[in-house]
Amino acid sequence: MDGYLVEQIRAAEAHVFELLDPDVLMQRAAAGLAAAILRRLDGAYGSRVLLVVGSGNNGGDALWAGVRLARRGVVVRAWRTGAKVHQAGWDAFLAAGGREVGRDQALADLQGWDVVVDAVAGIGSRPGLDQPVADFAESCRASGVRVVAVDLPSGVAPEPPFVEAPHFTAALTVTFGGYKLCQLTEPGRSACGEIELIDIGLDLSEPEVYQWQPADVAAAWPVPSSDSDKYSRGVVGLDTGSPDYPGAALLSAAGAVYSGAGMVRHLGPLPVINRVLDAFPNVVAAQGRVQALVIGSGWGQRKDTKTVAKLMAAGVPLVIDADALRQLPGAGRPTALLTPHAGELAFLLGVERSAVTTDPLAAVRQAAERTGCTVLLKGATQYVAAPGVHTVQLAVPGPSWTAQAGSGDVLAGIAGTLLGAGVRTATAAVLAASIQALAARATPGPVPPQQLAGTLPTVISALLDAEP
Ligand SMILES: NC(=O)C1=CN([C@@H]2O[C@H](COP(=O)(O)OP(=O)(O)OC[C@H]3O[C@@H](n4cnc5c(N)ncnc54)[C@H](O)[C@@H]3O)[C@@H](O)[C@H]2O)[C@@H](O)CC1
Repeated sequence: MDGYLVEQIRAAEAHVFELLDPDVLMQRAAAGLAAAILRRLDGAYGSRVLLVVGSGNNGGDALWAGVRLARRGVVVRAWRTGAKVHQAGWDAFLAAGGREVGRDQALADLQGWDVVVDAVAGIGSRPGLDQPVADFAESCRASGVRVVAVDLPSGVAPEPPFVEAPHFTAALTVTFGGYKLCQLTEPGRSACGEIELIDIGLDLSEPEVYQWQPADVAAAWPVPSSDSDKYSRGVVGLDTGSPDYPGAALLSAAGAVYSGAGMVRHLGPLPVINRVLDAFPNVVAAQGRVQALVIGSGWGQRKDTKTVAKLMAAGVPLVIDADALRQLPGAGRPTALLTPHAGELAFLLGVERSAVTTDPLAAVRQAAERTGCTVLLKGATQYVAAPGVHTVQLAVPGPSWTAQAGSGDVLAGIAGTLLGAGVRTATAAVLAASIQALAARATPGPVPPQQLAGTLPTVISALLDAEP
């Protein structure tokens, strides 16, 4: 799933307008919207649909969809929220038997609508809603009436910067031409509900983001072959944990072991290694060659501050997590993966945390360019940026239960296994974040990270067995 900026959508639309009547795209959008609504109605005839119509073309889409619904016997009413309305759409709507209602009637009948269509604004949406509309949107949310958003839920900004403001919350968003960034990334994604993309014939350029699907993860996951051995599958070194934070060593080992490393060497301090070996007798303590190295998880304050610079200068693929992020040298390389959360990324960039959370896409790109490393920004949406690569990749999303201490340590271990198996750095980052999200989807709830890590083998095999 590719995600685009508004300016890319508008440029593609302008290109079509050079060839076709401008009305053609709106009719394609309206036809797709009407069909999506009809599929969700329990019979068209006599069903009741309310259109909440703003002043732009987004409202026009809804009105023309209303025409199609009215012709199928649906009772369609429209509340005009602005001073203006798409005039041709409005005239056709009235001619097809649609009728105007005021805000009070729209609200009084709330439980009586089978669908409320939010067409206040689409890609022209500024964040937030005027008070009467905001109150209506909140009443819809509280009542549980089915809201279908046209292109995007009004009040949500189509792309970053994201600000907190009143908006509609939809059960379904019917979007046109291409996905917008707010549909693929939080906080907008949760407001969209299910998303249906209608092809209106736009020819779009290089996407801003690529959203991975479970089938993509299955296709890219490294699977051993008949001639594989522990060395060819990849030896992962873990220099993780410390006497103060031994748990991080255990959790990174769990991530590496349960995601399928050929061999795991633990290279941390001695008392920590012993605890790891007690829990995972398959882990090796002896020094030796590794195909990837995970560092930083649970280090605490290490006295030696040169470790990261030395390892960066060596060629081995690296996962640089947690405390090691504070020791980054000036020059990095794309085969080193940084795994910050928003606070750590803010530290790396020397900005406030809020600058990262309002525009995570810009922040993760900036971090990749500035450090020269591949960057996985962890959080509700997980972004992967690589230096010199425009499109940012988004991991498969999962429930927020993984927002807990220890999840990052497991994730670092999984990423280490994938790098050790020879997977490209950015792909390894997306796969690691995605498989953890898929594990949390499969076992939702307050599951501790060590237990969730233990489900990885089942989740991976189910994914590989699934039909594409
Ligand atoms: N450009 C085109 O030809 C096409 C556009 N389409 C539809 O048109 C939309 C874009 O149309 P427009 O460029 O007219 O812009 P919109 O209709 O998305 O929004 C602009 C209008 O809404 C008002 N507005 C913006 N934010 C608001 C808010 N938060 N609360 C209340 N009012 C708000 C603005 O004052 C302006 O009048 C798309 O999202 C899509 O739904 C589709 O018909 C496909 C073709």
